[in-house]
Amino acid sequence: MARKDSKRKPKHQADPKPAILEKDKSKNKEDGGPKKISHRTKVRAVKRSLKQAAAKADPTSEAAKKKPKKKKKGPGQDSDSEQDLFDYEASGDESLPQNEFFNSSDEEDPDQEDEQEKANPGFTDENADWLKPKTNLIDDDSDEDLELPNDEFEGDDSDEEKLTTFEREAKELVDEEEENARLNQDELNDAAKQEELEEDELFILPDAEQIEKEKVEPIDLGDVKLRMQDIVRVLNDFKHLKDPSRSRSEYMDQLVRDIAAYYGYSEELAEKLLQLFPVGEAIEFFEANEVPRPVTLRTNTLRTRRRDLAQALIGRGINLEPLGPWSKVGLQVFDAPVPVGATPEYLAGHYMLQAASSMLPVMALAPQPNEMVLDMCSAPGGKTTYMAALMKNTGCVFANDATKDRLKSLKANIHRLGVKNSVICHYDGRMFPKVMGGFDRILLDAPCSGTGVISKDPSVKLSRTSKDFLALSTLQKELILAAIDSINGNSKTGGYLVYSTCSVTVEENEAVVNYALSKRPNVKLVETGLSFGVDGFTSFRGNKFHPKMNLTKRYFPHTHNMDGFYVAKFKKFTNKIPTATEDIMKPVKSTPKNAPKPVTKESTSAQENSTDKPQPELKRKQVANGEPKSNGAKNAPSKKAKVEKPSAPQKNKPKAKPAK
Ligand SMILES: C[S@@+](CC[C@H](N)C(=O)[O-])C[C@H]1O[C@@H](n2cnc3c(N)ncnc32)[C@H](O)[C@@H]1O
Repeated sequence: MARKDSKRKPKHQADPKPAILEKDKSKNKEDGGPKKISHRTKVRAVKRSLKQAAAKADPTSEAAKKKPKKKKKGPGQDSDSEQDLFDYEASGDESLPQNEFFNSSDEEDPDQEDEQEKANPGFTDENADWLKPKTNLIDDDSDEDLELPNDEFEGDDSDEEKLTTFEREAKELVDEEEENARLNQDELNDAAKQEELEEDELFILPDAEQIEKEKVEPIDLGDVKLRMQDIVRVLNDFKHLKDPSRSRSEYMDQLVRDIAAYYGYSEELAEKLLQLFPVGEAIEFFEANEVPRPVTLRTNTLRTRRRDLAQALIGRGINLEPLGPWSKVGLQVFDAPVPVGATPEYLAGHYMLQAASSMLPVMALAPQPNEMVLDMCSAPGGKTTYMAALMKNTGCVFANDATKDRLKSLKANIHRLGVKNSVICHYDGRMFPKVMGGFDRILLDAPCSGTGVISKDPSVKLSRTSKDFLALSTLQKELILAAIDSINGNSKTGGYLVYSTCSVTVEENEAVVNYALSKRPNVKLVETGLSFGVDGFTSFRGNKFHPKMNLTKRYFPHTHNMDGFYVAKFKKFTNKIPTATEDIMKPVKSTPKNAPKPVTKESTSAQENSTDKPQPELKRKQVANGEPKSNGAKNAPSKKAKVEKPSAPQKNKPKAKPAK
């Protein structure tokens, strides 16, 4: 600031001017001769132009934001000339009449300063600062530069031309610099893209030798994960990213091997599960199977209300919330300082620890009070007790299970939760139409491979073989036909069957439902009534299923943050099996030799399943009419039904090990 003070006097100061300045000023006016533009003036002009150009190029820049200093008119300052100059500079308004620039003020004239400088070239303490040569004029963007002395704008036309030339040159310079910067940026972008492309191109599938080597040598799982990501990326944009010498199936095969290695699955199961999803989603599914699902519980409305239960559990320090808008009874537990399976409320039967997805089949079945319902595979009773609660302990729930050991936990739960409308049975479900029929609703929560609950039971990853899947699918098909045949198609309130599994494979779900539809034309698929879920497959890997298969619903850990589940709801609309099926049966009748034995006659061999030909039936017709075989009393079990008594060892034991 010292320099400023010493260099220029503020214009508003009306100090008497030194005589020399007065004199020189008059001289200038009188002379009116051409004035040379000094070097300093030129440099300043260039600098201003650069600033203007920069401001135009980038309106957000500091230069653009900078407002010209408005100088207060001092006493005795009678001209607007300098103010006009600022306005002009700031706006760049070239239409401003040039002559206004040259209106002389009676105040100090910078030219006089120049003259003074010439007259007093001595270097004193007062002028030391400003006499020092400026070394970095262009870069110096102090505000001071806006306070231009008039002499910079005085001059004749040629000066103006020169100034214009400078400005033009300066603008060109700025434009050039901007263009260079743009080009540099473009080059950088191109280089980055190229690098990316090269990286993409760099991914090479292992060859046969490498694959063999990896079978015997330990592999770095981090590398396997990266390779999975690479393969998924390539498969998602196969056209552009593939190695032209490798086929899609080679990439898929490697992905299967990597998933199996990384997540610990058999290759067979890894492949089966991978086929269910687009590759990227499949990885999400496998990842979700590594994470436990939220702890959830179902309020037992036979004993309490959800609000009261929540309050009681919160009082024990348990952090919980309602499960979701789709459930009136579910609660999700976030953390608990006490074991949730051992609270006084639990022991008093106020709730059942139950997976969220496990509530869905019961909601789909929607059993009504006073109905007669069957839970064909019921142990340990999570769904049975929910059914009883929905029925308000009225009507009758037949809780059946073929596995004797599991009946204990079923019985315990029934007692703990205060269920009073149940009958525990121990039959092979496939026998049911012979045991009793006429149910208003049946839940077939079938034994399955458990591929939806891998996070709970990781042993599934390695234990399930293709034989298991075949055997389970066969059993499920037998059970579903038995269930259909045990329903009263004339039920006033129902006539429904819900088929569910905690598996995600197609052969245990859509294939079973499709089989049932093909074998029992007296049922049809109906809406589950569930507010969410992914539609079942209407076709899968070249197999076409019933077009209504989309009414069935799938649930996935990675999509719904619940166990993998499948729910299908049927309505049996008549007990009479339509003619089409009877027609199909005709040839069988004419060749009784081929007639299969009861129970197993509905079972299908692997070959039968694969061709999906309608199965013949004989005696089935007699028991498949769905009418109760008992005296018609709705809530009474048939004579054959054993109440809470395990039956003798099963003659027709399920071929496959039950999943749970
Ligand atoms: C998925 S679990 C049922 C779970 C039960 N619904 C629940 O919510 O607690 C399948 C059950 O089917 C039983 N099971 C297996 N084969 C059977 C058969 N042929 N007939 C009846 N039950 C069978 C198993 O013992 C097992 O308890």
